[in-house]
Amino acid sequence: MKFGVVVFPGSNCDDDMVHVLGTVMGRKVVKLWHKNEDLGGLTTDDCIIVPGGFSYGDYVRAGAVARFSPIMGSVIDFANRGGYVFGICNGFQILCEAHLLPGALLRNRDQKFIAKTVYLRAETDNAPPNRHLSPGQVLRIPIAHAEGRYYADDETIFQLNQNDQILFRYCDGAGEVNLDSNYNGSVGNIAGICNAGRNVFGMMPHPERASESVLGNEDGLIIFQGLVEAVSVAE
Ligand SMILES: NC(=O)CC[C@H](N)C(=O)O
Repeated sequence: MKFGVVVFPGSNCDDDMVHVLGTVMGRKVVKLWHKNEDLGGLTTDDCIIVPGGFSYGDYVRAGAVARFSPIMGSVIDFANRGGYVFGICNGFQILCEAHLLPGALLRNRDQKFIAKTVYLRAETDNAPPNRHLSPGQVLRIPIAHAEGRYYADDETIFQLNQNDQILFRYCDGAGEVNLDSNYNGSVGNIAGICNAGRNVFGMMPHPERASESVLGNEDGLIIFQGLVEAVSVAE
């Protein structure tokens, strides 16, 4: 089992992902350059990470250009064949632009870039990143984005709720989902979702920035442990 981390011009969390999966968790990791269609020998028993950053400088809209990079055709095909794909921050934006996940990430309600550690409430345990979490469990994870306001139309939000596709919501320290904890104005405080097939995941917060004791926060590691376990079981 191995992980592939996609690298676009402007990605800036690719090395953090390689560090967490490779050095902290001892997994095999390969980088996948966006200009290649080749997935570096990954099979659908493996997992592709689309990391955070500013692919193509966020020109047009975050993720709108990266979505057309040659590698994305292969990532879409990989996901359609059931492979696990996990997009974090800019990766989540790219997966929405590629229609692997429903909805879109709009500019934050206050039109400002927000960088802070926030609280997230796990909404389900029925998805690999949430496997080691109980619904209602609260994590502290950093956010750093200007275009993180999750939006989808009412019917899509209804379906996401109905099918248990909401992975995380922004909340306060007590796990209350309210307006004060809706930092970027996302519909329903949504911070992370999965697709209907439960093999494509996206979240705006950065668990890879909270996965080592030296950082003073290992809450993110719980998310990767669930993912690693799910991928190992798929072998
Ligand atoms: N941290 C990131 O991945 C950057 C997020 C993104 N491109 C934005 O500002 O919206």
